[in-house]
Amino acid sequence: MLAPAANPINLAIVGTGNCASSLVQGLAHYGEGLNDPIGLTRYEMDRYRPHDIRVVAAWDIDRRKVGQDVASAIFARPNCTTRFCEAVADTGTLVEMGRLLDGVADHMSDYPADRTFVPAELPEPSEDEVTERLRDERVDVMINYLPVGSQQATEFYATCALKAGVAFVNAMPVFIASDPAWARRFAEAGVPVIGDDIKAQLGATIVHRALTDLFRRRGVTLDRTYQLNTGGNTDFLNMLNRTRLTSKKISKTEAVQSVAARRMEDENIHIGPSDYVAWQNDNKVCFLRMEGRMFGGVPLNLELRLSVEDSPNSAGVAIDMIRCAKIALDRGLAGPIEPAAALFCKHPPRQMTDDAAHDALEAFLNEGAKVSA
Ligand SMILES: O=P(O)(O)OC[C@H]1O[C@@H](O)[C@H](O)[C@@H](O)[C@@H]1O
Repeated sequence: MLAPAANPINLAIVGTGNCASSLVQGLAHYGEGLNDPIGLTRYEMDRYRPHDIRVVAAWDIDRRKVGQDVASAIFARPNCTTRFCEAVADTGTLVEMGRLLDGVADHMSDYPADRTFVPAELPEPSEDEVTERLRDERVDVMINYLPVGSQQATEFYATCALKAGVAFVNAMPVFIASDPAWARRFAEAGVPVIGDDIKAQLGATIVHRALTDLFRRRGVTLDRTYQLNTGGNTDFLNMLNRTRLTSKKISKTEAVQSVAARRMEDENIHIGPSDYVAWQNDNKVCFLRMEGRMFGGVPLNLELRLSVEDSPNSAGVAIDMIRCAKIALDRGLAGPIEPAAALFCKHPPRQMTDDAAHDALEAFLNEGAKVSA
């Protein structure tokens, strides 16, 4: 069991898949005494360090995870991400049976069990029961890691967070923070929300955005572009079901469109998950092409291939989102926390360039320093 944190942030995790695995491994890796500068934008944010985050509640619907300590559940199949931290101590928190709703893609039953979900077939909790658990465990922040396309299940957990006064971090592409009606509900309830759809540390989106911004700044017109992504984790398997993809495509496409000098016609911008390749496991490969015109209207094109382990690529960003959500709670802020959303998410309520979002977050964090000085 871990030593008590100086400034604890009590975290609830919805969905103990690969992203949760990297997050929980990261909390152990960057634990007390290991002030490792590699991979974090900052070790301390306000007064919070990564290991101040304590997982005090977790939900999943897979038989191999429900009932296990979170520290074991994160290594259970179908999780397949890299194990970068061998010593993940028990958290003392058991994964509980969650609410299914649309949280699993139907076609997954066609694939081998070690690649897909195995339903726990246990009674599902009601809204009141989840809300009560959040209150009982004094949860500060809930992070949503449900699969792409889980509209109803995301709304279920967001409602529980609202009722319990728990800040909501939405790492996946169902629109909550960026949906005006949901944003209003959080603002009226006095609860902060950060979302939607996490932007990985050095992932396809941030690289594509940075290059699109570079074209703009250098006066190069971007005429057409694609971003093709392949991977072999359950996220990619789930996304073979194209009907689950609507909001994901909007999120990823707008993230790039919003920094371009001029809007490209839909037919000239193609961004999406492109295929599931089982043996890639959690390795995600992005193939990017950009075609434009420079001085004198002379054409140019750029091609890039990015290969990353998908889940650790988002975990440091998740740590920052969780810390910002707690800082917002401490300051009595409610509704969408815009600087954090713009920097950390693909589909924030208001898009900014990444430079502007970086400066806005610095200003947000410095405001607190002024208040406490
Ligand atoms: O690489 P990008 O485009 O920033 O996307 C990263 C993240 O996008 C999310 O939608 C996925 O669920 C994560 O697994 C992934 O890490």
